[in-house]
Amino acid sequence: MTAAVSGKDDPTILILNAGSSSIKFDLYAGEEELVRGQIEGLGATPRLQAKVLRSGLSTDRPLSADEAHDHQAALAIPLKLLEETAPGRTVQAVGHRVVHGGVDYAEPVVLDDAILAHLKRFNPLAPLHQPHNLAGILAARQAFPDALQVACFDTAFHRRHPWVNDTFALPREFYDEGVRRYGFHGLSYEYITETLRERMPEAASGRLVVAHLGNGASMCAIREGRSIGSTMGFTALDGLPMGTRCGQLDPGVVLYLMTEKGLSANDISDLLYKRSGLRGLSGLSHDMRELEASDTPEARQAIDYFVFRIRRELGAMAAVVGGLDTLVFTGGIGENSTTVRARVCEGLEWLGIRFDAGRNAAGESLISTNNSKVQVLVMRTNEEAMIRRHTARLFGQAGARP
Ligand SMILES: Nc1ncnc2c1ncn2[C@@H]1O[C@H](COP(=O)(O)OP(=O)(O)O)[C@@H](O)[C@H]1O
Ligand SMILES: CC(=O)OP(=O)(O)O
Ligand SMILES: [Mg+2]
Repeated sequence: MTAAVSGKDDPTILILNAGSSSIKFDLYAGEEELVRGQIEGLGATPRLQAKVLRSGLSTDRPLSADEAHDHQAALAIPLKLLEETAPGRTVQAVGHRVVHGGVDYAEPVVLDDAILAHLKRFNPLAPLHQPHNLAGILAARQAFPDALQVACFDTAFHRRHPWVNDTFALPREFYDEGVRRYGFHGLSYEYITETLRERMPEAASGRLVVAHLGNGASMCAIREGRSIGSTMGFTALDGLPMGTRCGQLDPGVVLYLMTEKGLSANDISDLLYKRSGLRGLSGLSHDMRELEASDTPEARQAIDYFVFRIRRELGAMAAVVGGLDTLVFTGGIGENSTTVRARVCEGLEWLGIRFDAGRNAAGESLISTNNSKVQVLVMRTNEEAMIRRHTARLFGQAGARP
């Protein structure tokens, strides 16, 4: 791609967000979004959706197994699509979501070889994400060798949370070597917090719990815009059950699997990351849409467990933040499933929640009653917009590139 159109103030920025079941991508000129797209259903039935915003042209089609048999193959699709839809545009910076930043990264960074090598060490701690995030960086470097490459971390938003939420009760040397409760989905929580600060400042400064319910799912207790508690831990396995991940588990189960069942570390990793959660409980699917459409008792029980754990963690997060003023639902399930939202919120008057079933069913953004003590909101998260803001800032600091 050649012929730069934009300068330092409105750089052309590509965003890549590789999630566990999706790759989301976005092309921006300054704050203007030019192309937005995603490949969802990776590992099951992949589908490409993309839109060129100025012309309104859009694509929505299933992808063949050949085109998107894994994240690596699928990465070529947005890069090719951008060549076709935005010819002549020089990508000046690429912002990447990187799920694990360990102890060292509390802020986004401009990538170099040493940082990349460091980040690779976290692959075993986020096997469904980190290798794909790093593959995206390598692919983008090859496609846009002159562009600034920026990593934005899911863990960064939580790095200043209190020590009690940062530690496990293990001998101290483990904490010192980085065995800590990191927390994830930080870009989503940061976006929600910033959006509230702009639109509803009282909610942003009050006692806030955000439930990010997607293929990966977690909850975060936020006070004064700062994470003070999270359901996820050392890895993105802990806390709520997810599409294919188990969520909170007694570590005794892992010992049992090793000693009594003879499972290897790889077998256990495969079981806990890929065959558990909604998929494992339902025996049907990791996808909430399919479970809601099914009438098997197993599908129903999978949803029962998902809802039960969210309600349990809501109580815990409200205790961490010292009560509750605002609850936000976000992520693919939080934004779209009226059933899950209703089942989480019903019967929570003791917590100050008066749920408005009509508003919820109508897809409104406020789903509590006007006299509810706790405001319950549905908000669309936008990790890509957050990555763009960070990347544009670092690009500005680094100076405009050709
Ligand atoms: N209309 C809907 N009703 C219920 N669940 C939905 C709906 N749309 C999307 N979802 C669920 O959202 C989840 C994917 O969330 P998303 O945040 O996009 O995933 P990722 O974590 O890969 O970024 C899937 O379980 C999907 O079934
Ligand atoms: C951290 C995590 O679980 O991310 P995702 O929801 O995108 O899978
Ligand atoms: Mg996600």
